[in-house]
Amino acid sequence: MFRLITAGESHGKGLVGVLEGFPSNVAIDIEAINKDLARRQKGYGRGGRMKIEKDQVEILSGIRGGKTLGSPISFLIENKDYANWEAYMNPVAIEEGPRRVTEPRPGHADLTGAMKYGFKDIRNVLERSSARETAVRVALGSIAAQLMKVFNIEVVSHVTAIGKTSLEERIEAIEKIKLAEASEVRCCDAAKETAMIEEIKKAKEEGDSLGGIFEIHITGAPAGLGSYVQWDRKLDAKLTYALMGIQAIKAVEIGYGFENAQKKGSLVHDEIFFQEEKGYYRDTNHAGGIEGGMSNGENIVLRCAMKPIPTLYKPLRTVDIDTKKEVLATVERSDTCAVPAASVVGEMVAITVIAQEFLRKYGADSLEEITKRWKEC
Ligand SMILES: Cc1cc2nc3c(=O)[nH]c(=O)nc-3n(C[C@H](O)[C@H](O)[C@H](O)COP(=O)(O)O)c2cc1C
Ligand SMILES: C=C(O[C@@H]1CC(C(=O)O)=C[C@@H](OP(=O)(O)O)[C@H]1O)C(=O)O
Repeated sequence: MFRLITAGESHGKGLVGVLEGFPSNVAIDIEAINKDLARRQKGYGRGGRMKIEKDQVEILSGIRGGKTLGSPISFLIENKDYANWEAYMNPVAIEEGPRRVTEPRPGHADLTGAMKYGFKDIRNVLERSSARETAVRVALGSIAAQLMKVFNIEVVSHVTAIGKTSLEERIEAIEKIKLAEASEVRCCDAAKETAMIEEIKKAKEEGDSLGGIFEIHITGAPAGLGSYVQWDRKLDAKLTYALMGIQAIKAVEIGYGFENAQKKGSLVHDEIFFQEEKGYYRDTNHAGGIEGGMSNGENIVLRCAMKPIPTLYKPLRTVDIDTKKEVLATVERSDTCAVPAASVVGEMVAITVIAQEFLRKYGADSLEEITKRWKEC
């Protein structure tokens, strides 16, 4: 089992990730990590920051000659925007910054963060609460994904709703999603994609913002990841915990979670079949591949709801933390909609959990040992 830690402020020098306890001898393709980082930067509705950044990892430790060493893997992702913020974000030489931020944005961490940590400048909160941090989780997840690919476990995601425009069709064919990867909002239906883009354009013109829904599919996960024996070992609990840890994600559904709640059991539970060549299988997957806190061998299907972006160009009312008078919330620069980006983050966060649970089941020090255990089971 490995653990992760992220560090870094949004406009500081850069972001740092550490992956500790990852097995040795796993081949890591740095360009594949950079590709995942680039995917997180795409999607219609992102703000000006994405034109400044070109996220890439600089590996600092734990990989030699393209393979993991078993020692902590650490890396840096540079913030190119730091050049524009150095005078204010430099950890040593503090200049008088642009004016302090004192108008907390409803929906962001601003007010409660400043109260909790005793700040008079909300910048101290927004720098770390920012979803800029998700770049590190994507890079960490991309490393985990490369390990999972060795065992034919893969992850994809797609956007199913932007604001009110939703894609009713559930995507079962993974290949279809892969083809759609190049698309801007990573939605498989061209007409719906256009409607989604229009919806974002309209929100932007109105100084408003949008949220939406994305769906994650994990294929190839063996039965038995997670466990029913203790509440905090359940795979569904671990996945939802990790996904809820993504900024602005406010609900996570496993399989047809909410829809199932409105149906009779006979229409919900996936009947079990057996064939010599296939082993146990189901013809339906309403459970989303998890029963009793364990993967059951079917595709794992997760759906995440993202709230609308809190920073509005037409700001909401708030209270100035200096004067306690009514003012409009601060706005410097913002995304209008970041559901496609969050979808990539969701993928990488989910595959990280799967890799952790995979290693808990088959884990050992080196890739060779893991492969041996995996083949034996
Ligand atoms: C990929 C991504 C990009 C985001 N971009 C912005 C943004 O540009 N402006 C903003 O106010 N919030 C943005 N958010 C959402 C905030 O980070 C988030 O709402 C805030 O940290 C408060 O946390 P909470 O929504 O989880 O309560 C983004 C979230 C994600 C996942
Ligand atoms: C920097 C990223 O997203 C940022 C997330 C974010 C927020 O409040 O969460 C606010 C914006 O920051 P800025 O004001 O610097 O443009 C986004 O751009 C990123 O995703 O890499």
